[in-house]
Amino acid sequence: MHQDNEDYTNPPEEFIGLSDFTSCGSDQLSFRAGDRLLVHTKTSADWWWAELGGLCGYAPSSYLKQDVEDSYLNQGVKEDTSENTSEDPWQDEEYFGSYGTLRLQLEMLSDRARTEAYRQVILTNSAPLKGKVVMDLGCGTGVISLFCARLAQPKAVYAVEASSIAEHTETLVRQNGCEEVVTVFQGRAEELELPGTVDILISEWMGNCLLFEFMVESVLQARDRWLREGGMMWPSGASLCLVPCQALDYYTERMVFWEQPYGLDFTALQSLAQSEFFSRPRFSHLLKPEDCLATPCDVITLDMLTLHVTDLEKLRGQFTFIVEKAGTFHGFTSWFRVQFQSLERDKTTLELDTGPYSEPTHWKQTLFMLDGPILLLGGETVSGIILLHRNPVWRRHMTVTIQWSISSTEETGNCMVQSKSFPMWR
Ligand SMILES: N=C(N)NCC[C@H]1O[C@@H](n2cnc3c(N)ncnc32)[C@H](O)[C@@H]1O
Repeated sequence: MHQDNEDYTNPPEEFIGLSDFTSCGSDQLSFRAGDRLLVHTKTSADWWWAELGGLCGYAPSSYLKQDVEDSYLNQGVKEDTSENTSEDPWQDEEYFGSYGTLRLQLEMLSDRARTEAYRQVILTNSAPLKGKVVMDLGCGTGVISLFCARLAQPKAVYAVEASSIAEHTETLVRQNGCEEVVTVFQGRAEELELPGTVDILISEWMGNCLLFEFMVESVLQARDRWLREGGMMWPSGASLCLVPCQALDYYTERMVFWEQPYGLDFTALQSLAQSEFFSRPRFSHLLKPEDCLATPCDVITLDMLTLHVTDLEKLRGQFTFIVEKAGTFHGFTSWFRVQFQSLERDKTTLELDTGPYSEPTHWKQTLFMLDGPILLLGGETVSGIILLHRNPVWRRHMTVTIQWSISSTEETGNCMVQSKSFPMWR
């Protein structure tokens, strides 16, 4: 934290804190919802240099909103703001618009590991599915609902889909002779009226880094409203996994590249490269098993029967990795696993693992790059915490903060704690 009375060139702008923010590093500024901060410099898209009560530090821009009322007052302009529609914090138009295209539906359907995992769940539970009522939330083209109707004998399947693809799903249900069992409901699950409660709520809701898109909130709300007492959630559980890793190819192509392109020295661009390429997570990163520097671990585990929507605001996990081989620590990679508990007691739980040791899926993995590589000899301990802070304004987004320290057997002194926050994406 800095005490700073430096005179700034541009007049500061007043912003309001939309949610509490607790500093995760010495140069960040803590504030509470409703605090009025003076933003002196918008140093980057995500972090602004601000002042509050004589203290200065970096504040996350996604936690700040200009007080429209005040800004109009300052300019002496009093426009009628009634026609100003504030952007939808769920960005549903853009979100469901994208799922109305075949491109995304094709990507998910073409993901054999993903789709086959759900087919196996239905197949192995076909006997106990007989006579049951199933809700398929976010059914898309209805593939899971059709698996239910074709591979088992449920009493009814409610196929719920908010995007325009639902208009075609009806046709697919008829063309596959499932119209007696499967009913398509077009609309948001939170707003629909269903004929009644369900025995099983099945959904493929997982996003990058497990939670991005936060469709999981819709699943929990549907659970609380439509799943009968003792009903089954599929997936029944979910785990976020993490590992310290090498990422030499990515580091070389995005950072080393500037050292001598065509014999020229472009190293002056490397700080910009770090900000542009390493300040956010990298989706669809394919981690090679040999680039894992330790045994991966589950850092966050969710029980889909007991998880509450409010738990999603802030999720925290701990980790301790023993570095198993010498290598370069470029960053952390995350992925998820989801479990499908059997409908029959003491039968095996099935699992979809999207990690580097399993068949690749369309999610691949998510890479969090450190600001700079760290050489490791092997034998060190990398320990710390991971925080998933849901964006208080943009409800499908979150910021992932990783705090870590590296200690080695030789080094007895207290090791320095590092911290880095990655907006995903706002
Ligand atoms: N990350 C994912 N698995 N995304 C799958 C999302 C699928 O579920 C649909 N979907 C997402 N949220 C909802 C909701 N609240 N209600 C109905 N359909 C939804 C979306 O249109 C898409 O077809």
